[in-house]
Amino acid sequence: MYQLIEEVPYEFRLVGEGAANCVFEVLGYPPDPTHSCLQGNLLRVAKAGKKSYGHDEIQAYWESVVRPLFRPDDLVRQQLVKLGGRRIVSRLNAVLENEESTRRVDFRGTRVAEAEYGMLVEDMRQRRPGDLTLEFKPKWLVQSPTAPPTATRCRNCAREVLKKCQRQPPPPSRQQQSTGNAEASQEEHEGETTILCPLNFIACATSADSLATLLAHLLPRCNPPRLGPIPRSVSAASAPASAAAASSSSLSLQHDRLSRWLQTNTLLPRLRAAQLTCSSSSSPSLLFSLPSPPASSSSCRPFPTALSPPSPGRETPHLHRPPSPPASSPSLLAAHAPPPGPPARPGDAGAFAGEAAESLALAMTLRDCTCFIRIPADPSQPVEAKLADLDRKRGDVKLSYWQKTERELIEGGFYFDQRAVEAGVAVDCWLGRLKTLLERGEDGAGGGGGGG
Ligand SMILES: O=P(O)(O)O[C@@H]1[C@@H](OP(=O)(O)O)[C@H](OP(=O)(O)O)[C@H](O)[C@H](OP(=O)(O)O)[C@H]1OP(=O)(O)O
Ligand SMILES: Nc1ncnc2c1ncn2[C@@H]1O[C@H](COP(=O)(O)OP(=O)(O)OP(=O)(O)O)[C@@H](O)[C@H]1O
Repeated sequence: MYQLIEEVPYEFRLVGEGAANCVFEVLGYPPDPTHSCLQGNLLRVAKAGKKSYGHDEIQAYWESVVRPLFRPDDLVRQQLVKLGGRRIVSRLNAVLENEESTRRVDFRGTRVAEAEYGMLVEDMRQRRPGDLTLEFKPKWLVQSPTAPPTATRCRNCAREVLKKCQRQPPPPSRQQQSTGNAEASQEEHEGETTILCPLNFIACATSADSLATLLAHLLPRCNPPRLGPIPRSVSAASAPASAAAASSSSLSLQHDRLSRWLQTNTLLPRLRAAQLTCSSSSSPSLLFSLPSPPASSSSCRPFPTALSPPSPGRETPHLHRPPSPPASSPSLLAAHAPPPGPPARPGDAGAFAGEAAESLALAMTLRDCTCFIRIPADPSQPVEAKLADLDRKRGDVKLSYWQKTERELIEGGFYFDQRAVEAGVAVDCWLGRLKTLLERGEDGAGGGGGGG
């Protein structure tokens, strides 16, 4: 295992950061084989004061639980690195201090933890000038198994509207390179209020409308930036739109390749399948078997009953009593199966342990990863698309946050249209349309229902 050495004059540059980690480029090391593993990799280190697992545990989990769910080329390569002492961490923190003014406002002041290990992660930025790169969080590619059966919004669209309700005043702008999830970043970069429904990543396999929606959201966020107008349709995406003929046609070809990738990739359907597996296990039962926090913890007013949709789903499902799934949805039926053992109780020493807890923790991991796409300027080179940030989550720490969020979504009516209308947010959720595509077996994602 490589160890960073205090005496080496590394030059660290901040590449990006999230809530839990900072990512640095490492330069300035001697060009000898001792340091060869730094080439093509970035240094990812944990932030101080977080209740996350250490990188050694995260790596062990990734190797034993996450990696078997995917093909080797689906995942950003990662390996442990020894940080080699306080001085290295101090140098990293000096970089953060220097960058303070460019950091996301809510990240300012956070520092790298004094930890034994960090990680070397495969660098997914441009390899060469002209490479098209993109990152987004796919988030929930299936409906929440505990959403009301008659929901008209997917988990992510519901959550985004809730977040907008909670943001008073509007959130600070993000650091340019730390893009977060597609819908939040798109809004913050462009001042728009449209939410990108992640179900588009599945629907676009067969729906030209869905593909056009995705491209309109993703292309403005590519590096280098797109040339010409946002394509309105799939065919328009392949037409060069700029006078800068050479670079424009190259970029146009890259846009075509991105479209093709979005339509044909197996990576996101595989992620969705893994999410479905977790959803259909007993994790939802665990999510709802523990008592609710007090109602006052909700930051949004309750959804008025008069606006609730007619049908069995009208009654707001109680968190201790999961709603009945629709008869047409076998995987949702499975999702609501009783837990294998006695329900956990708060305060139980083993309240967050066992199969259901593991399944819920994996569900959390699979819903908070990042997808990187790199489309080389050289058309003979392959498109690379990989998932990163598949970190083990502290399910015990996060359970109450997840419960609270789901409760707010359900009890606040966020799984239905009206809340978005009230919040003035444009939501083009694909929940209903994807269900139709899945029922027709046109999605290419293996059907199986439960995906909304
Ligand atoms: O709850 P969510 O859906 O907002 O997701 C959180 C993320 O927000 P975002 O993707 O921007 O919406 C959030 O990302 P940001 O802070 O927005 O960069 C974290 O990834 C957080 O996980 P953790 O606390 O670092 O373990 C994420 O929390 P978990 O959902 O994984 O608990
Ligand atoms: N392998 C990579 N290649 C290129 N850039 C990367 C890579 N890994 C991370 N980054 C950049 O660093 C940022 C933060 O990284 P990362 O997602 O690991 O942080 P995090 O704290 O785990 O995120 P989150 O808040 O989602 O938990 C990313 O958004 C991205 O811009």
